[in-house]
Amino acid sequence: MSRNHSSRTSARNAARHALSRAASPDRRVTTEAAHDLPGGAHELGQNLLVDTQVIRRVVDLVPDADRPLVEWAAGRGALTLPLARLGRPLEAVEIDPRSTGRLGRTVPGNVTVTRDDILRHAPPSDPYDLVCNVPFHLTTPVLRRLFTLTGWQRAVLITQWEVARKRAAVGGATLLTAQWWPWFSPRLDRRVPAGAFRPRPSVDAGVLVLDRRAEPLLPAHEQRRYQRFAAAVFNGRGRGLHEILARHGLPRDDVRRWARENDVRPGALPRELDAHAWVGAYRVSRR
Ligand SMILES: C[S@@+](CC[C@H](N)C(=O)[O-])C[C@H]1O[C@@H](n2cnc3c(N)ncnc32)[C@H](O)[C@@H]1O
Repeated sequence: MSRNHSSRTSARNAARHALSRAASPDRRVTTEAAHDLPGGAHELGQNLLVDTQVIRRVVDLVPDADRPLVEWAAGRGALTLPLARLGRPLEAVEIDPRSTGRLGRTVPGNVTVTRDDILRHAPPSDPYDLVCNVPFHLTTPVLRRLFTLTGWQRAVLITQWEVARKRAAVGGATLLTAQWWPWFSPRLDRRVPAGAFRPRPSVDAGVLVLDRRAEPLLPAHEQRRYQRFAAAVFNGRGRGLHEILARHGLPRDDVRRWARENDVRPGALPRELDAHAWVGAYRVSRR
């Protein structure tokens, strides 16, 4: 980690500690925003991880890199404490003061516990890795938020099984995945049975790994235009991609060449495309 980075981090932490001294009896707990008691365990999606194999797997998926970690939705620390043993600066964010109070008393010195809403928490802009056992009711807003944040390099997420599959484009991609694919690569790591949590949720979960591409398939300034294109094609009318793209104004010969190069059959649907095929189609549209 650069000196610059560590001095910024310690400045940030110092500010947080100052806040925490005012707000909490435990010096490691920082309150970023004044929340009332936020709700019951069910409302907060408090399905806590209890399966040690899954916990170990999540920790193993954190890349071996010299950068801080952020954990969203830390709960009572099922992941926080094993992550802390990696010895990297770790900020654990949780909204429930009952959990942050408890966590603040047990974490080692490299961990800062922040009481905040993960939909508003401002993580570092410098590179870091993120872990989150996502409260199920917040899955889509958390994913949307993640894609707009610039600092994280890898996000290891636990989500509902169907969401993890869809976001990793297993059995077909969603529009959200297609729209961010040039900048992130998603991967489904494994299924996590409902019995790995207490209380037990009604559905299984999955471990989803998102990596920021070191070399994006498109430059950042093309993002909006590309995302509009992806939405128009995804929701476009036609019996398959050839027809949809032709209706979108792409020359038929170019579409045929693109389809050959990307192994796309004429009747294929937008959800069947991979990241390279999406970018290829977008490039044809820009010619
Ligand atoms: C699925 S549990 C995960 C807890 C812990 N990481 C684990 O794996 O056992 C989700 C956690 O997110 C917390 N939470 C719910 N909504 C939140 C929000 N908006 N901001 C921060 N934490 C939230 C809940 O209180 C709960 O502790």
